[in-house]
Amino acid sequence: RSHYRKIFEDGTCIMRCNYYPPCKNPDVTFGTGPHCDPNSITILHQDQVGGLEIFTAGKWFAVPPRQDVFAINIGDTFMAFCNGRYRSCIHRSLVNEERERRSLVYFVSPKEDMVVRPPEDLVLGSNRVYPDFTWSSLLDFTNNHRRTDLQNLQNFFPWLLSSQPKVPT
Ligand SMILES: O=C(O)CCC(=O)C(=O)O
Ligand SMILES: [Fe+2]
Repeated sequence: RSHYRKIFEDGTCIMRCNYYPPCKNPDVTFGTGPHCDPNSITILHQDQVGGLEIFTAGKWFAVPPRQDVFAINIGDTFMAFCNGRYRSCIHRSLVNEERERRSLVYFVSPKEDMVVRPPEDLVLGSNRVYPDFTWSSLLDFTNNHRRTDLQNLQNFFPWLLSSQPKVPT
């Protein structure tokens, strides 16, 4: 626990307010398309309209809106911090034909230059699932090179390796 507490000291958290106007074609339109959050942990509150869905066991499930509930979501960076033990969750949000919808999302992230690496006692006896990377490089990837989707990490590592300056031998 102290390891994880240290990781988020001086972190670079951001809050996003999402606004989804009513949409006449909710069957063919997403508010937010299916994606995994690239950051570490997401704390989300949605209004009473509802629309957040998560994908698990091969199906989409609605997260019922409740005023007194925050949805806590694991993102890709936390999945790497815990060597894949907890998985980031694919989610999306639907739009509503009649009503506008709002959600408030707090993205918890470490400092940008933090090297994302699981604590050694979590890796003991097993292999590292992901190589080291910095949060800023994953942020650069998802902001500037490829829109965040279901396969963030799978697409990120080949990009990271190919974009690293080659060390002359
Ligand atoms: O509006 C929602 O319920 C989901 C928003 C979301 O997934 C995001 O902002 O990353
Ligand atoms: Fe999200």
